[in-house]
Amino acid sequence: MQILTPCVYWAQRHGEIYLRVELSDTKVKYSVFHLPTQGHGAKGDNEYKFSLEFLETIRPEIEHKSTQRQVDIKIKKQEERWWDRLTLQEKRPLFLAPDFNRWLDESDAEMELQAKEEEKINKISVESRVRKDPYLGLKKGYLFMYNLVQFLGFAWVFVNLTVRLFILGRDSFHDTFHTTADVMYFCQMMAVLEVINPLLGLVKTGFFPAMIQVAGRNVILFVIFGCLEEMQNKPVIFFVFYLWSTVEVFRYPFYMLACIGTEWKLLTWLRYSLWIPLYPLGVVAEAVAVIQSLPIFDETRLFSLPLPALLGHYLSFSYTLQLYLVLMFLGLFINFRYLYKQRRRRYRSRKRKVH
Ligand SMILES: CCCCCCCCCCCCC[C@@H](O)CC(=O)SCCNC(=O)CCNC(=O)[C@H](O)C(C)(C)COP(=O)(O)OP(=O)(O)OC[C@H]1O[C@@H](n2cnc3c(N)ncnc32)[C@H](O)[C@@H]1OP(=O)(O)O
Repeated sequence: MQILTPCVYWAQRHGEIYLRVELSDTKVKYSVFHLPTQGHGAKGDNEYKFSLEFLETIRPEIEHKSTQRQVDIKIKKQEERWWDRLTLQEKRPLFLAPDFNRWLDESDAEMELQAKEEEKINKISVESRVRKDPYLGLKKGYLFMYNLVQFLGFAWVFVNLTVRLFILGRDSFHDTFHTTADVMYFCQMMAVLEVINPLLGLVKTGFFPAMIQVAGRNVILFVIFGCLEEMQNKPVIFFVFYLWSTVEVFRYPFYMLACIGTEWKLLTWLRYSLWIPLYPLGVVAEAVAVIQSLPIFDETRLFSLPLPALLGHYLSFSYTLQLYLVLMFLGLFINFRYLYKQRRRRYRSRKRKVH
């Protein structure tokens, strides 16, 4: 029997070397650097032998797997680092070639390593969360029901306003409050839970943005619309309720799906995009409502503070509302920035998962 040299293909990762020897029916014997084998190669049954002197030291344990067509060998590097080449000698031996099925350059291998690390960390954190929290099912159940109830409430308002707009046209604007206020009161009272949920650690929502959102809407609903009968037939209520409900009919189903670990791409996109035009429009509509209510508060003296005669008898609530107008635009800025960051975070992390 002749002694021949088989074709050897190689690739590396930071911690390992992979060799693929093109031989079938192989009996492989190892010494650290020499791999004499007997098998069936391109030139038939022969003894095959090759020897490699690696660039750096390797660990003694070598794994190998023979299939009908080849021998796969996995060798661990002593130190986890990238090698410039496989062998100590600079010139590549003729029988050695890159294994393009496994080949990665250094930066690709680093990315593969990072992805593996991230996957490991995610798995550990999901496992530990599931193991640590015995009430997870209860919490998810509560959140699912909360989101379902809110969705049904806002969907009812949205559908009601849309249908009435189609049937009655502009005339429907004046009746918005009388037809939908009860449901809106209910939903916005329930929405206080959105401030409490992050405090209890049930959701990852920022407490402050949720507080701005809920308090801001409730001032408009309960103080401006609820307390002033003169406001209740104004068309502005239609625009405010329509903008609020349009966003919520997408936001709550998005949360419902999140509770059961599901995602619909279009719904996610709508949840993280609709606010871009609707939030400023909502704030403008709310500001119009506040401005329209100022003379009514002056006239009715509702919520005005009594003052000594020297200072002019009373301080109208409209001054508080003028200050509130400034706060509204500050609130818009804070929440707009917050929602923009949430959007970026969502799409950045999804992009990373895709690659
Ligand atoms: C008397 C004092 C008054 C002080 C106030 C003064 C200023 C007032 C100014 C107010 C201006 C308000 C104007 C506003 O009313 C106008 C309008 O609303 S117009 C319509 C457009 N509006 C919107 O689009 C806003 C909609 N609202 C929101 O998006 C939220 O309320 C907000 C808090 C702003 C942001 O939401 P969130 O923090 O929840 O962001 P995410 O959706 O990314 O959620 C974060 C993670 O938590 C999970 N989560 C959150 N809630 C739930 C839930 N209910 N159930 C299940 N899971 C939930 C969510 O899935 C995210 O998890 P993950 O990161 O794993 O995806």
